Amino acid sequence: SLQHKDANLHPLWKGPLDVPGGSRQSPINIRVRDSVFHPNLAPISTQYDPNTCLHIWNNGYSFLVEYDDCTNKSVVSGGPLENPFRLKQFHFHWGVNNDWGSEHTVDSKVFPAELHLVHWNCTKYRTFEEAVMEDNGLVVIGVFLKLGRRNEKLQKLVDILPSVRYKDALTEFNYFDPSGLLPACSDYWTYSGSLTTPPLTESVTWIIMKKPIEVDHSQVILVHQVFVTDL
Ligand SMILES: NS(=O)(=O)c1ccc(B(O)O)cc1
Ligand SMILES: [Zn+2]
Repeated sequence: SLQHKDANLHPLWKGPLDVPGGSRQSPINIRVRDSVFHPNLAPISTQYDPNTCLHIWNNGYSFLVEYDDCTNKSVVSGGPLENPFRLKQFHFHWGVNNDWGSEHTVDSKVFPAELHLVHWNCTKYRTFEEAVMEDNGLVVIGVFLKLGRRNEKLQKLVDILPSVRYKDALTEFNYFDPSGLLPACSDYWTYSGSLTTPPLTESVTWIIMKKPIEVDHSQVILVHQVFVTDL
C-alpha cells in the first residue's frame, strides 16, 4: 500500500518519461504509517562469498562493484522471495552535498546516500541482462547511509575509489564482503517497483532496510570526488 511516484515526477529525470505502462515506478517515498506489518514474513537471508568479487568500475553515473554470478555462491533468499537471487553488482547513489542523495525517502526524509545491491532471478532466467527486462527478474536491497561513525568495512572500498575516478575506469577488486554494508537490524520494507534509472523496467522486488548504516565525512567526501568529468 505504498503509493508510487508518477514516473514523470521522478527526482532525477527531467522531461517526459514515456515508460510503457509505468504503474510501479521507483523510487518511492515510504510512508511508514501506510506500511503493513506481516508477522509471518521470513527474514531476509544473504550468503555472500567475498571471493566472488571481480572488479570495480565507473560507468559515468556511479561506481559499480561487480560479482561473479556464474554460481549460487553469493545470493539473497527468504523474506518474500520464492527462490534465491544471485548478486550481480552493488553501487551507490549520492548527491552533490550531504543533505541530498538517497533515491527512496522515509516519510519524506532524504538520506545523504543509498546503497543498492542488485540480484537476479537465476531460477527463472539464464542471464542478468535477460532478468533486467522480465517480470520478477531482480531483487535490489536498498540501504540508506547517514553521516556518523567511521565505517571500517567501507574503508577498503573508499580507498580504491581514486583508481576509478573517471568514466569507464576499471580496477581489479577481488575480495570484498558486501554483508559488511548491511545494518545490524534486519527489519525491512518490501514493495514491487522498477529500476530507478533507464531502462526503468518494472522487474524489481525492492527490499529496503529500515535502519541506515553510518559513514563519516571523510568517507562521503571521497565518494563525491569520483566522476570528475573526463579531462
Ligand atoms: N538503481 S537500480 O538499482 O534501480 C538499477 C540497477 C541496475 C540497472 B541496470 O543494470 O541497467 C539500472 C538501475
Ligand atoms: Zn541504484
